[in-house]
Amino acid sequence: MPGLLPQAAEAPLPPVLLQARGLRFCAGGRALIDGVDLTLRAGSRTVILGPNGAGKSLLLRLLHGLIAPDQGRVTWNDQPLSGQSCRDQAMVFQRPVLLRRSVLANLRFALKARGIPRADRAARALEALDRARLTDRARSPARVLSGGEQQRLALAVALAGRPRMLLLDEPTASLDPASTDAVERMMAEANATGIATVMVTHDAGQARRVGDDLVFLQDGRIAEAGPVSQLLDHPRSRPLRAWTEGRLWLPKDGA
Ligand SMILES: Nc1ncnc2c1ncn2[C@@H]1O[C@H](COP(=O)(O)OP(=O)(O)OP(=O)(O)O)[C@@H](O)[C@H]1O
Repeated sequence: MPGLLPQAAEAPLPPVLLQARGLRFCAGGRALIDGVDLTLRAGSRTVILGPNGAGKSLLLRLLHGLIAPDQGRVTWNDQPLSGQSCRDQAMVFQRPVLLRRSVLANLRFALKARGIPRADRAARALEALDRARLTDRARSPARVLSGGEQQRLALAVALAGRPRMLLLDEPTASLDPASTDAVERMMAEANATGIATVMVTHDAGQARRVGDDLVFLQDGRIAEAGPVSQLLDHPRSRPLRAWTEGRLWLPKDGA
């Protein structure tokens, strides 16, 4: 009977890793990011959606400390972003950023750059190769890999430093379904070890697969934010509604 059963104790929320408050970034006399507040917790899975030019990439770069806001602040574990917090985060771009060296050398370089002791690097590199299903390509030059393999390597490089948060800017935008699936599996494996993921995507199906929380950005502002299924099933703003229905939304149609 309702009310008579003992209430299950609510699980405590995971700790807050990253917080953005009142972020504003201007260029060319325009606010490209404006009034953005975000709270990202350990192990969370967030997707950022929005039209072209909404400011999704800028927002990721602000969260990662690659650019500084004109107003507002980003904190990591309640502290301002620093070299250490940036090492605790890793970023993956739409076009994989790799060295013109072998697959293994890319991983070894990343591990060295993260300050991993030499004695641990070989085992960590092999582990990363296995994670990316690239063990048999270890000696191949990274540039001869297919687009999907390169993105798996970029993800393995990002994960090799054991970050606590992974920021991904449309990593599967130019990949086919099989390669997209491989990247999403790597993300799921990372999430399973407690790594938080924040991914920019234009794909509603992908948003449901890889996200629990959704941030819909429009003109540099958060138009809607909440659980992915709730926002996609009951979108409030016209652009998000058009997008979930597979219709084209044009800025002249209004919010
Ligand atoms: N460093 C910069 N200086 C000036 N303007 C910039 C800078 N970086 C981005 N912009 C502008 O800010 C706006 C947002 O760019 P951003 O790349 O973040 O959009 P986006 O939502 O990621 O778009 P897309 O979906 O097309 O990748 C664009 O109008 C872009 O031209």
